Amino acid sequence: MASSSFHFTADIKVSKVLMVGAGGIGCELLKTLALSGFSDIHIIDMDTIEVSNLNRQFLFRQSHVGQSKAKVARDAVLKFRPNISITAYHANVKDPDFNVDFFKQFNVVLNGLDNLDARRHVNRLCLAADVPLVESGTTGFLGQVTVHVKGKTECYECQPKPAPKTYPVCTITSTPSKFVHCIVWAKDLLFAKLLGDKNQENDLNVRSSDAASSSKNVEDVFERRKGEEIEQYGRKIFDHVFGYNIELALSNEETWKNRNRPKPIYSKDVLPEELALQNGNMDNNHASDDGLSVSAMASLGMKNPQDIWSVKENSRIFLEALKLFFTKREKEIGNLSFDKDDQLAVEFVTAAANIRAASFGIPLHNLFEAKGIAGNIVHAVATTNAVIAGLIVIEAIKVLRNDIKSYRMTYCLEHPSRNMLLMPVEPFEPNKSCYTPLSLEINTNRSKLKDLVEKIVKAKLGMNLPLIMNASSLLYEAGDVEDDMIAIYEANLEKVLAELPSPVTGGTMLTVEDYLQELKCNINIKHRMTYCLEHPSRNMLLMPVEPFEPNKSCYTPLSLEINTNRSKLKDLVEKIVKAKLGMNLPLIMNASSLLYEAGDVEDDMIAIYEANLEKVLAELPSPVTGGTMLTVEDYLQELKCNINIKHREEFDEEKEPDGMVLLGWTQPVPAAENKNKSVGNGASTSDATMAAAESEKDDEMGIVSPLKKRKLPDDSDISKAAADTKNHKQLQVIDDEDDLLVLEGNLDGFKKRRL
Ligand SMILES: Nc1ncnc2c1ncn2[C@@H]1O[C@H](COP(=O)(O)OP(=O)(O)OP(=O)(O)O)[C@@H](O)[C@H]1O
Ligand SMILES: [Zn+2]
Repeated sequence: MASSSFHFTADIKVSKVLMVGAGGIGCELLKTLALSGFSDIHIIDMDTIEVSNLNRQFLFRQSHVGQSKAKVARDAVLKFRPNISITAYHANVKDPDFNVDFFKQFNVVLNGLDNLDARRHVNRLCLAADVPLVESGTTGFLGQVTVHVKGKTECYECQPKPAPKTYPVCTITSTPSKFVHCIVWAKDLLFAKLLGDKNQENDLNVRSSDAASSSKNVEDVFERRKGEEIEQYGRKIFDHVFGYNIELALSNEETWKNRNRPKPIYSKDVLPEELALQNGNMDNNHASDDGLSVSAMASLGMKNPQDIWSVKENSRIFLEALKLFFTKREKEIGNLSFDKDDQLAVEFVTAAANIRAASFGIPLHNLFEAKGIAGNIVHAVATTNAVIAGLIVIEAIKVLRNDIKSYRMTYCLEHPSRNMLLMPVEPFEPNKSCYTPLSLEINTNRSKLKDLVEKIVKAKLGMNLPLIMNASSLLYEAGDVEDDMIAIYEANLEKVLAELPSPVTGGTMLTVEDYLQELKCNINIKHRMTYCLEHPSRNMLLMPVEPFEPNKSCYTPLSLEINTNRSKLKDLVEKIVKAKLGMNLPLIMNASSLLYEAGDVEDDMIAIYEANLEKVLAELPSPVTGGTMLTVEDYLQELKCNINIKHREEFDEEKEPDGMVLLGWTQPVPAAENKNKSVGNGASTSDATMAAAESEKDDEMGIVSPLKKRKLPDDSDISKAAADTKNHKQLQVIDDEDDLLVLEGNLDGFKKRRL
């Protein structure tokens, strides 16, 4: 990132910015960036231009309708700034191509998005890539711009966000639980289907299951037949959506296991025929021919918008409103979209929402309330977008200058507060308990999805039924999965990460979830091939290493099958740690708690460790059970490894006399090389590094560290270590410091083969 010593305009000229979203805010932002001197701008937007965008997304013209927003915006700005570079991506920012590495190339990311999901995604990528984010949003006259710099200010997700105003489709179409769900259904599905664009497909189109056999049912219920009485048509719609569709939904028992079953409502039950005929005396409707003043309430003599109507009254309004649309406003049918200022539309939607609410046992609402809920669409204001875009650029410049003290969250208000319409607020500190993505170092060319699922997602993250996504593409899902997907997921499990349909490579951000346990996290994949050194080796601080072939005699992660309810710590120490791993003075830890330490131990600990040795594993102070990862070390020998405990009930006394089986371990092979490698030979750093690199070669998952070899000490460290350890029991066999040095060197070769 540019440092604060850069000249102001130089910061802008040399920086590379990513803009996500080229809609209302995005168009303004791109123009302002270009005019402020930014000259390397990348834009991602997944949408094409719609007619409704033209009033405020001023880079677009009528002739562009249907074309990529990102590309048209780029071309429009290049017309007046031909010498800058603008790169456009007509794509979803959630595409795997836009991974952590992609984000890392930018000095700052600027969001002009319109949904929470994409904003969160960008926030996480920015955190993972450590790139500052300037986030924004507008609704009508309101707007805000916020700055998110990892470790310095709160991220976009540090504060919980209010529930979004969109609802899962299935809640709206099948399982409403709140009145607002019924309103959304009435407005966005029913009203739109009946009076808006006829051709839209939506879930209201469910036909009877015998549709295939009965030609009568094949016809669109929503189509008014030639000569069909409007009253009859209305009742047909009524019965279909409030009766038949509910009946159909009820037939899926699974849905209602833990929910109240809705009850179907048919028009004849609420509105007996004769009553219906009295319905809608059009002469009572004193409305003029001005469409917007036609009213079903007026026509039925209902005046108070704050009265809650009964189901019967709602049904009358429903049929009457429909009738009025078809008689008084016929020309508009097919082109209507819900408008909260359209009285008849509000009446229709209120009535339909109430009937649905009654069916689902949700309290009914009056027209006044329903209008408030239904009208919660705030029209975009071009000026607000322009103001916000300007503020984004101001914050972006501060970010590029690293001017942390000046960062501001700015809120654009509708009414002045303390005489200000733009209210600046100092950013908050990051929230420590907020989302930070996990990082996984893994060899993506060698490890399979299966390894990741078993060793990390299940064993480490504790997910039982994980779902794994690479950006928007699903790689794996456990549990209730459709038949045709099972085969795909099984095949994926066997694939190497980099060869998955949506490849997982360095820079990929995976999303891992377990719905049942409500666990969710992101994992930032780092392909492990390059080692970062403390001192240059071959003039390099970053040492790239080709992935190694597996080496049987070296550093394989260990697993121990053992009956944790029967075997004692003593058994593990004697039969595995000492006998197999060759540790003389082992130290055993379960996560951060020390279970045992041999050697020079404080008196009061001796008793505790002795007691632990006699305890069954599962009954230790920090219980060792299936899934536990033990860390075992022998400080003197510089041996360290992790043992993955797998609980097993039975062992074959003949074949498995230890009553436990150590996996991933092979009998030591005699040293053939490296035995002359001595410390302090001038090449110690690179040797140590290569040894470390080699030691990690089978440790393909960096989260698990099966064997970590300590860095070999340099000369001065060795004499210090020698002094420190001179009194140690094990070293009493070596009574001379020179021997110790040689032994250290030889130990190196020895140890490398031991595990
Ligand atoms: N995941 C995403 N990837 C890329 N672009 C996105 C993503 N989500 C939203 N966008 C883009 O963000 C922009 C938001 O712009 P805006 O809020 O003006 O919405 P709009 O769809 O253009 O207008 P409106 O919704 O008001 O009709 C849109 O152009 C949209 O395509
Ligand atoms: Zn955060």
